[in-house]
Amino acid sequence: MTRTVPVPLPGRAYDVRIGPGLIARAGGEVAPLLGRPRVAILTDETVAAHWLAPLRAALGEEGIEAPALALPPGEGTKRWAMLERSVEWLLAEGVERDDLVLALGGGVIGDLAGFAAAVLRRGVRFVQVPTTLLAQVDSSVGGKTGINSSQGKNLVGAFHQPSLVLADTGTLRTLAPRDFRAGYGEVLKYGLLGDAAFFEWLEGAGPGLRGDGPALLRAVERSVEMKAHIVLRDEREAGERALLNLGHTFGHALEAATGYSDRLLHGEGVALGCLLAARLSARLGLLPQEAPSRVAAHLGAVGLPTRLSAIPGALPGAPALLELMRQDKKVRAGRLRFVLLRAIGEAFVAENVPEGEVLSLLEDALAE
Ligand SMILES: NC(=O)c1ccc[n+]([C@@H]2O[C@H](COP(=O)([O-])OP(=O)(O)OC[C@H]3O[C@@H](n4cnc5c(N)ncnc54)[C@H](O)[C@@H]3O)[C@@H](O)[C@H]2O)c1
Ligand SMILES: O=C(O)C(=O)C[C@@H](O)[C@H](O)[C@H](O)COP(=O)(O)O
Ligand SMILES: [Zn+2]
Repeated sequence: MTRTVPVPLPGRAYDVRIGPGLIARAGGEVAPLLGRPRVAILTDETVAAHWLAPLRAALGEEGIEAPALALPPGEGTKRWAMLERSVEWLLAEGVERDDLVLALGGGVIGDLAGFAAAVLRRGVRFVQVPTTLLAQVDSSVGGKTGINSSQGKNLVGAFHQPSLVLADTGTLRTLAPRDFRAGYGEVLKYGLLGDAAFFEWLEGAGPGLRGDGPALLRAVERSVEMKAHIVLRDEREAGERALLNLGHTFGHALEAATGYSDRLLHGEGVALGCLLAARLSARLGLLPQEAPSRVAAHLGAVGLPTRLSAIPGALPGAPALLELMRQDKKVRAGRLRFVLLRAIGEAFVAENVPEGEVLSLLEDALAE
């Protein structure tokens, strides 16, 4: 039942293993990477309560010692203070240059632990053990690591590829339904950006994905395959990798506007952002007019938000949201760039999108 997607980057090739029961086999998977039988685990308190003991038991079977630091759960943990805490803990644990850091958790822990590993002693290796749908389909692969700044999302970080990814799909059974749905926002992103047949398949399989092991495996594997394919050609986001940012220019601004709180989860912001990107594409005459309704129908079918009014509490106005978008890493020479759609399954990076169109799109969306 385990699938392996290779990520053969020159000099730092690694495998992404996907399937149930991988945590129970973690000792055997990790042991060949170790110089001495020791890994340092970074996780969050919620994940630790469910999965730290089984992971440690599996590592223990191979004689691997595994001290752990459990941080508070949630997006608020992706910040300077937690990076400092993690790095100081790793140093106090005596983690050496040839040791391994293991990230056990969702995208928050993966991004933070990966960044801590990137800067610790100028770079130690790390393994991703993603435990959310979002982390299994997206954040554990491709080497983007980092934290948020008070100026915006993921503004401080490093490209640092993991040495191995163990995506145990069995861990998703303890995930809260809302977190599962949010992770699905990144899954549908893959269909929209580059695989119309996958999107069409998701329209059928998406609503029942959680209870369907083979379909879940296919969704994770296809997403990882697509991501690996893009990252291999453009690791540092000089071009094509920006397509993985579909929905994120809007989504990240909404996350900033809601204070990185549980008013809006990252995957929910991405889902809303994909819908807004589809609408912007249609407004600019680049995408057939009926396509955004198809995206909205699918979001609704899987229980993801389709309107900004689904976000609890007040949102700033359209000009303030546009200002938040200016921190986007795709900005060049002060100009926003958007990932737009030509068709469902075909994204591209658009330069010179008239800001007036973006403002009026946001005004309409805020009024819905
Ligand atoms: N580096 C990348 O390429 C990349 C890609 C996509 C997203 N991200 C980042 O990922 C983050 C979002 O990740 P996320 O959605 O996984 O959020 P998360 O890490 O906050 O996890 C969501 C919640 O689920 C809980 N949880 C995790 N695994 C669990 C399990 N198996 N059982 C029960 N509870 C569990 C966590 O404690 C948390 O409360 C954002 O910061 C986003 O920017 C990074
Ligand atoms: O891997 C990538 O590249 C992505 O863009 C994946 C995104 O889902 C992810 O949220 C990423 O962290 C966004 O990167 P950012 O540089 O736009 O903050
Ligand atoms: Zn994302």
